[in-house]
Amino acid sequence: MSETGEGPLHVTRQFGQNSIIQPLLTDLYQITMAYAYWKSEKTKDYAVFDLFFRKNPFQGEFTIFAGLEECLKFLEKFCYSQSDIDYLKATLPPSTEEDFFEFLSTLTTKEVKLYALAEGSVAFPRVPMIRIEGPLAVVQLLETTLLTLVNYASLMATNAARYRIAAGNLMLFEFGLRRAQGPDGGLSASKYSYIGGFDATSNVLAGKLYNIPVKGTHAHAYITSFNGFSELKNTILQPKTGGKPKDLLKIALTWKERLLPIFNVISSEASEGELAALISFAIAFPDEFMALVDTYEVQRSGLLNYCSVALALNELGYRAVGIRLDSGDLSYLSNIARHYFVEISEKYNIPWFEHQTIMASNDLNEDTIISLNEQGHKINCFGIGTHLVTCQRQPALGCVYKMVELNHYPRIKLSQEVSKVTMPGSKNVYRLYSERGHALVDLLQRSTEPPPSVDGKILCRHPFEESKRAYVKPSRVEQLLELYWADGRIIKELPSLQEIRERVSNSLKTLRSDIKRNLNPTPYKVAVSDDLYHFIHDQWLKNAPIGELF
Ligand SMILES: Nc1ncnc2c1ncn2[C@@H]1O[C@H](COP(=O)(O)OP(=O)(O)OP(=O)(O)O)[C@@H](O)[C@H]1O
Ligand SMILES: O=P(O)(O)OC[C@H]1O[C@H](OP(=O)(O)OP(=O)(O)O)[C@H](O)[C@@H]1O
Ligand SMILES: O=C(O)c1cccnc1
Ligand SMILES: [Mg+2]
Repeated sequence: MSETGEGPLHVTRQFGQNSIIQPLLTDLYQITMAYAYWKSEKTKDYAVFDLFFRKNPFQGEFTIFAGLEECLKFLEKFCYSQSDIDYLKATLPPSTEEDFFEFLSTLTTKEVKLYALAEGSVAFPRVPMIRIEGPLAVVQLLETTLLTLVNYASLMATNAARYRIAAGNLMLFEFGLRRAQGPDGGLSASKYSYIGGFDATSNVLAGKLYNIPVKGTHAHAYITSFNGFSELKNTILQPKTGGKPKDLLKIALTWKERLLPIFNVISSEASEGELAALISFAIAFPDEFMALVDTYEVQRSGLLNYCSVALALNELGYRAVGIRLDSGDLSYLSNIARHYFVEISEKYNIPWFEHQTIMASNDLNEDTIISLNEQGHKINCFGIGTHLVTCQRQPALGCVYKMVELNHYPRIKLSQEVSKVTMPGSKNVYRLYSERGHALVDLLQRSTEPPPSVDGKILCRHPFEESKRAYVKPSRVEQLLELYWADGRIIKELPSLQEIRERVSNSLKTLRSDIKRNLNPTPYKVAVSDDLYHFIHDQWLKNAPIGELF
């Protein structure tokens, strides 16, 4: 039971959010730093942090920002319970002063302000997805939790969006729960792959919690659970439009005899157990009959048996839905399956028969889908699990959370690697669009600068390479960071999952196709204003120690 004594559902999801998302879901060092800040009387210093990543995942040139709603709900709930305090008392060194725990127990996010990109927008390296400001101790304590909420969500949404680009208009089902990084990973995978453009999930709890369409077929076990017709307890089905119930098995067997010459097989080549299983499934779901056809042999057994049952259902007024292929050469087998669907459709004048769904699954990934498209196939729907939910091609997005300002003075983190030097100061971000509606560049400016104006000639500079600069005359300027959290509450209406999903699709449409392509995509430009350029370099020089040569 939860602390509030509510039922089991509330243990798993409170306010639509996982109840494990709480202040102690963090790294110990956040709490030890908070103690040290407290001892140094720095807890109320005014801090600004940027949450951003340095490199797009999957060797791509775009990322989808996701996880914002969960971050805001975390801020809403942020509060150390008595049991949290008791645990910390027992965990921190005995020298930790009692008053610190008193301080912790009073902490809230009331004085915090959180600015963010809209959830579902495309995002690029170094551009803050979130800018958060407020009392140092609190804002520091939020670091790890915010990162864990944004990193996987954004990675997953990006992965799904890439599969969506590869699959074009074909249906995409997420089948990954069994392979996900644990139950919470599985739920997040279902949620964020839907945002990224998947059509449905097999994950029933995700369907219930997030209102995502749930879909599925059956496993090989269902087929192998039948040996023969003698195991069928019921073969009778009522025709869809009423009338006398008929023996579906008998009708299917008649059709099977007629189909043998079309499939060029002899009756004994097709598995009787498989046909029995298909009859049984069709009786359970006559209007949604979808069958796995690769358990024994696709052409000689699975397809023949499936078509026999689908034609028998047709006689009773039902339209079968289609097949799933889960092994073998998916391009070749889908072409064969469609060939038979078309031939039967024409021979028996059943127009819908040729359009039945052909679903493919089995270790699919973005590259397999691209390759299948190149080869030519007749698949309408992909069921994807392992590679999607584990983000096998790149298992983590490297979002970081860096202090950029303290008490209105800039802070910079230097690094041997130029790309790791942070951009100091509180910044605003603008996306500049071309006349044709394409995003041209994301421009970072100091928060104190006025926004760039449409039709103005704006100097956009590479943050670190002096000679790289260009003038841009935007047709539209979009301010990317908006205030979502202030005065202890969410101050903007949050979009539904469906709206976030639409934003992903619309936001991707603003990117030129060369930025989105799978192989060697063109990098999108992220620039800084002239003012910010000089500010960064001044700060860099001020903070880089001058060495001495001996
Ligand atoms: N036409 C195709 N082009 C490229 N990849 C394909 C094609 N058809 C299938 N694949 C992929 O090839 C791999 C085949 O997997 P694997 O070698 O394990 O064979 P299988 O078909 O699963 O065999 P089994 O019958 O033993 O289950 C899968 O990852 C699948 O997605
Ligand atoms: O391949 P994925 O992308 O992870 O998609 C989900 C897989 O899960 C199911 O079977 P499972 O893999 O459990 O068993 P199977 O390989 O023996 O079919 C399904 O048949 C797919 O093959
Ligand atoms: O419904 C399916 O076909 C399914 C569900 C989960 C995993 N593999 C397949
Ligand atoms: Mg498998």
